[in-house]
Amino acid sequence: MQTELHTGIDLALDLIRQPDRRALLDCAHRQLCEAFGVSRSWLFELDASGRDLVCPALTGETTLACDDFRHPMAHVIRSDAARVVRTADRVRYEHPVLDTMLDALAPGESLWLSPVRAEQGAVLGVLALAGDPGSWEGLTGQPLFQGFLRLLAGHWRQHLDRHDRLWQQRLLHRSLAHLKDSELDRRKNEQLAATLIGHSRAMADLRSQIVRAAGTQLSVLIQGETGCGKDLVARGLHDFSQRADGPYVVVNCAAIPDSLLESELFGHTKGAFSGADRAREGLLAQADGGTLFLDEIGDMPMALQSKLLRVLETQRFRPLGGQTEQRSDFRIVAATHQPLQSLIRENRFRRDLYYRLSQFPVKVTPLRERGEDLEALSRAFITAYREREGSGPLGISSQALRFLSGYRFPGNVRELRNVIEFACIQAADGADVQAEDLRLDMMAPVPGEDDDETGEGDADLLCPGLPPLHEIDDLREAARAFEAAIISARLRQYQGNRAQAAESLGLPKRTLAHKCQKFNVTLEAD
Ligand SMILES: Nc1ncnc2c1ncn2[C@@H]1O[C@H](COP(=O)(O)OP(=O)(O)OP(=O)(O)O)[C@@H](O)[C@H]1O
Repeated sequence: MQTELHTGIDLALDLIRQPDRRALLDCAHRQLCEAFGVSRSWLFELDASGRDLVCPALTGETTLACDDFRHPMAHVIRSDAARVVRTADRVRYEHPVLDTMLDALAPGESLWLSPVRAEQGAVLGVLALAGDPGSWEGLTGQPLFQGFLRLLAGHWRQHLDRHDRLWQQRLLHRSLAHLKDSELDRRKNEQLAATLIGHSRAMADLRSQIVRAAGTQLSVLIQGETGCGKDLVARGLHDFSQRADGPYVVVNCAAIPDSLLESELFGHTKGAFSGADRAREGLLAQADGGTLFLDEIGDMPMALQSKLLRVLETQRFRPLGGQTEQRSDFRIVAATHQPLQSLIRENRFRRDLYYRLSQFPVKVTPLRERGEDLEALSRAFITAYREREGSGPLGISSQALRFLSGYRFPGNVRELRNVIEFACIQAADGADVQAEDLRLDMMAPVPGEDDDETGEGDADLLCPGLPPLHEIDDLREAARAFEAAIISARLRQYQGNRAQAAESLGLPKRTLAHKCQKFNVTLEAD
């Protein structure tokens, strides 16, 4: 009895001296082997969710689900009772963690599994012992063992509570950091809204995506129709990234002849080919530390696509005629208005390159699908005009805006900017741009340019710039727009020949000239 008391006090002192949970559990393992004669022990701890058990020694980073009855620990938790598992029981269960435990048993040994409870009744986990005690009840029924278990559970609970407080503090820190990040992102979004204008949901989403993508090193593929703002998106990705102070190198793959594109990108040594009278650094090298923007990537020749893929994977390249490889650390952003998926099907674009480029895909919505942006964009272009020219209109009338909203803008924002800039020239200084200032013939789609194959836009093709019929609230204005659209289309049909256009419309030439002046329709013969 004396010895037992002595041993008990030693064990207790040893346990309560441990500074943290890990040390406490290690100490418990030690004592179980040394004082109670078990050959091995494991402690499975219930995680904060209460749904999983973790035993770093056995599961590493992974967890054991409490409702996965392929392992006996789940049965112990559910039944809240101890159980013995022998090697022969392996067939009843089917779990790699149990297999590992059973494999560790010496011949004749078995496992004793028991829930561990704190005094308040909360289950903390499962204790697993391996050994050959003859009878597990004999060992685990001892008062010393039970006292040890109670002390272990009590201290385990205390360390968990302390850990919980730390955990809560850490969570608080994390949420504060998150709040700070969100505030930073909000400010970046605001800054971006000054160049990438538009109040629509689509534009707000686009700006958030840019800010998010800019914070990563992922390759970004920007897809969208011509003139919808892909260049601006690429610039934003660079400006808001950590590489903002590095170079921003733009390559328009469609603008450079195939034969020159490779040497433009890779550079060349002196004498690498006829005409290479001096060495030239390529754009890949120039982009080191910054962003390489490959515009119109769909136009890149197949052979060069393979070489580009290799560069992206190794960040290494060899200039034409060069013997040694160079390294360049750039972030790639690519853009295209072409449907790359179709190009892949037609074997004109490499699938592997597509996947490599589109680690972060970004789609820019065409202007016709975000009519809410027309006003902000128009006003921004008018302001820019005024600032540049020193005079011009101050705003735009609601009729003119309605006028614009009836048009499909196949050339997207670029087309809108041209229309507004021209209207600024027509409008009176200090006044608002009026519907009649919008030169309709500039807005008529060139055949083949409008990629709408649904026929939905037919009304607009007949009369560009005219608002939908149910929205017309000024008949005189609408009639003028209609007349102007017909005259404009007819003039285009006759390449600006007013005599032919007038004749085809049953008008005297002078009347047509008068209407052209009134409606600002000015398409002349070449
Ligand atoms: N959201 C926007 N806010 C302000 N300006 C815009 C916006 N979108 C586009 N623009 C302007 O429209 C014009 C065309 O934009 P941009 O060159 O970025 O289009 P793109 O999609 O790259 O065209 P392309 O396919 O022809 O290369 C530019 O003058 C650009 O500044």
